[in-house]
Amino acid sequence: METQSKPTACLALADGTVFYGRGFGAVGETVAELVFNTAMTGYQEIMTDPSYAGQIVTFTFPHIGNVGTTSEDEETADPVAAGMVVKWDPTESSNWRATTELGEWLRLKGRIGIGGLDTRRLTRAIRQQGAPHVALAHDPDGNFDVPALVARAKAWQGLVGLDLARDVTCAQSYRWDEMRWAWSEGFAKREGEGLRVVAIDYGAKRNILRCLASAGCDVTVLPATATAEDVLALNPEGVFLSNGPGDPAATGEYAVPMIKGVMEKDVPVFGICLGHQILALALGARTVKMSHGHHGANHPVKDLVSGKVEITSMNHGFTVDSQTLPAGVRETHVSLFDGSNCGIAVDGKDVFSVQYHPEASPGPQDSYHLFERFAEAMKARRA
Ligand SMILES: NC(=O)CC[C@H](N)C(=O)O
Repeated sequence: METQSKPTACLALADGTVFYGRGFGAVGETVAELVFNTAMTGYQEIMTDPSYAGQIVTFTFPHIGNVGTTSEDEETADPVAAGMVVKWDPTESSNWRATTELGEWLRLKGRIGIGGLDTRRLTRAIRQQGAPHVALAHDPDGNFDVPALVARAKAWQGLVGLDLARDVTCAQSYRWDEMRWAWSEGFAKREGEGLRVVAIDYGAKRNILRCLASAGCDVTVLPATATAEDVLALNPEGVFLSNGPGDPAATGEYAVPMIKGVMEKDVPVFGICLGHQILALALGARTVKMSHGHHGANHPVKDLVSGKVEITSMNHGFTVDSQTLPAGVRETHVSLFDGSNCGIAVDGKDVFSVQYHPEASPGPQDSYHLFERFAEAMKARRA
């Protein structure tokens, strides 16, 4: 008979290290890159951030699942990160907003969870060796072919060169008018004529679109492979480049020509995360893979123009090499953790982008003003 302590999930790293734990969510097997996220809240937003496609998230905060889940906190319906790793088995939820327990929600989304393993040791391993390739298996009977799982992890090609934006982008264009969540109002709809913004969806988080709407934008979302002609046909007053998964250099194949075409028309451009990286590529800079990336809700960033420091939400494994920024493109923000590039702007133009997530979700809202800056640039042109 199965005992309580029998492992029902197993995480195998490509170097042969194996962690056992208790499975929750979907049953099955998956292979991905493993990253750690240090946020203390917002596990559901993290798991549904399309930027995590191809990645499994280990949470350094030990109590995950205790506020359950609600569809209001989903950053996209599907897909979610490939799997989740937590210290304690998710407990019963205690939250008036919760509609579904975390394990059940994860099962419905077809994603695997593993609990009851040493996430501190795992996080140390990630810090020391860089984000590893892993295989994660969940079997209620506890039957694991460990050598096969290690071999699968080893054989996985990894994120470098992988274009995942195509997989997570919308199939068709759509309009967006929902604004940021507010106490007693929930998600109100934007009314009246707004600033015409085209948002390119490389895997956009819903809260980014809400922030644009709250800042006064009438948002039309276009698929990742939209061309400059598709974008300009909508006569946009501003173009927004979203976050997204995978290697920016791979996505850049179609995104770079579009961005160049838009910049020729001198339209204001604002990019976030993957959008920041591909804007940098379009301007002639290079992006590189980081060792274990930045994933959390407590990353200090310095604004080199104002000298101010903001605490930001981050989720990226690639970075813009600031040494490769061409003349006329300024580095505007840096990470106070490792000095890596966190923002750029084009001299004399309303073209700017940041590596971090001003929409938070989860995380601090120190940087929401960037959406207003984008809106102000468009309003100034109307005036
Ligand atoms: N959040 C994002 O947009 C992530 C961008 C990119 N996929 C990276 O990992 O760096």
